[in-house]
Amino acid sequence: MQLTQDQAAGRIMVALDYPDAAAAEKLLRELAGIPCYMKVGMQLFYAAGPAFVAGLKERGYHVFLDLKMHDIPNTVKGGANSITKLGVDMFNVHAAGGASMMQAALEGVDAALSGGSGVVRPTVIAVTQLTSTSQAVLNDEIGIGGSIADAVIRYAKLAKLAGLDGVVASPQEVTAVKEACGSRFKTITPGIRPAGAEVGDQSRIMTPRQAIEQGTDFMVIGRPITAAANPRAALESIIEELVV
Ligand SMILES: O=C(O)c1cc(=O)[nH]c(=O)n1[C@@H]1O[C@H](COP(=O)(O)O)[C@@H](O)[C@H]1O
Repeated sequence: MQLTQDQAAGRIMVALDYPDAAAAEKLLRELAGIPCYMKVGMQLFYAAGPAFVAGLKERGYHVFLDLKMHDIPNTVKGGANSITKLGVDMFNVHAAGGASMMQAALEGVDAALSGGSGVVRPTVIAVTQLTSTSQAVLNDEIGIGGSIADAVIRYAKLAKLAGLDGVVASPQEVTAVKEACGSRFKTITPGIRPAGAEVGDQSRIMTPRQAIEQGTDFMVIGRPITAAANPRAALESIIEELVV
C-alpha cells in the first residue's frame, strides 16, 4: 500500500495523554501543520473537558474522544448523546457492555442528531480486549478461556451486530477482524511500537509498518511520540516508515 505523507499522517491518532490543557497545547504547537487525528482520553478530558475538544475542532483536527463508556444502556445512551453534541468525529464504548448497551449508544447519537444541532454523525467503535491484556491475563486473571483472538472476534461480531462502525483491537487481530466482519468494518489499533521503542504496559504490539500492512484503518500512538525527546521528529519518522 502506497500512502502520501498526508494520508499516512491522517491514519495516525496521536494520544494526547496529558494532565492538563497547557501540556497538550505544547505538543500541538510542536506538531503544528501535520494533519494527524487527535485522541483525547480520560486523563485530559477529565481535566480540560469539552472546551479543549472544541478548541481542537476549531483548529480543524479530527478528534477521537476515548472515554470507553461501559455502563447500563440508559446511562450510555445519555453519555453518547452528550458526546455527540461535542462534535467529535469518533468515540468508543466497551463491547463487554453487550449488544443492548452498544445499541443504546447509537440511540443517544441519533437523538443528538435529530435535535438539529448541526453536528456530524460520529463513528462509534467498541473496545474489544485492551492491548495491555496478554493471553495469560485473559485466561488466568480475568478468567475468560480461549485465545485473545477468539475473544476479540467475539466482541467484534457483537459490535457489528449492534450496528457499530468498528472496533479497537491490537494490530495482531486486524486480519481476523476484517475476515469476520468485512473490510469496511473499521479497526483502530493502539499497541503501536516503532522498532526499539519502550513497550511499557502494552502487551500485543506491532510496529507502525507492520500495522499498516495488516490493513489497520487507524493506529493510536501515544508515548512513542509524546515521551520522545523530539516529538515532531518521532512522528515524522513514523510517517516516513508508513510511506515507504
Ligand atoms: O481505546 C484506546 O484508545 C485504547 C484501547 C486499548 O486497547 N489500548 C490502548 O492503549 N488504548 C489507548 O491508546 C493509547 C496508547 O498509548 P501508548 O501506549 O502511549 O502508545 C492510550 O491512550 C490508551 O488509552
